[in-house]
Amino acid sequence: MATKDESAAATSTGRLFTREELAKHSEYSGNTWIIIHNNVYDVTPFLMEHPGGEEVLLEQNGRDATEPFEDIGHSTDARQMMDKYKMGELVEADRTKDNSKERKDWSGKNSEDSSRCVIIKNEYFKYFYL
Ligand code: HEM
Repeated sequence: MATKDESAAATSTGRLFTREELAKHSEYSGNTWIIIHNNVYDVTPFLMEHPGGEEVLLEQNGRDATEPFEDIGHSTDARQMMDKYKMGELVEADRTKDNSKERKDWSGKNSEDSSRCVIIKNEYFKYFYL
């Protein structure tokens, strides 16, 4: 049966969610759903395993965690692990312009850009641990 509810639509990469739906879900559910780069993850089974601790993930429940996730400078291994917890994506209207590809390019093809990334990362860690 056809539905007008876009959030109920299924895609090849999972279900579609609205930001509002995630925010509401975090109020009543025992699960931890977060948004990273317009993708929606259920990190509930990962809370205890997360090397950064469960608290940081719980704080982001129902929210867009793209910025804190990128600020930490997660490794390629961490990014591969994420696929396991992906439930779907945000509906088109709720998506932000995603620059993950630029941020993820650590290939060193452009050495000037690569060094700038390292400097930014180091500065972040300085602030983060102060
Ligand atoms: C599905 C999502 C996530 C996965 C799979 C993941 C995975 C990981 C992994 C594997 C590490 C070890 C270091 C590395 O390999 O980069 C790590 C560290 C960390 N993560 Fe995450 N993470 C996720 C989301 C987040 C989010 C949303 C935040 C912040 C709000 C966060 C904060 C941290 C912190 C603070 C550390 C410790 C960094 C350090 O001590 O150097 N993570 N994470």
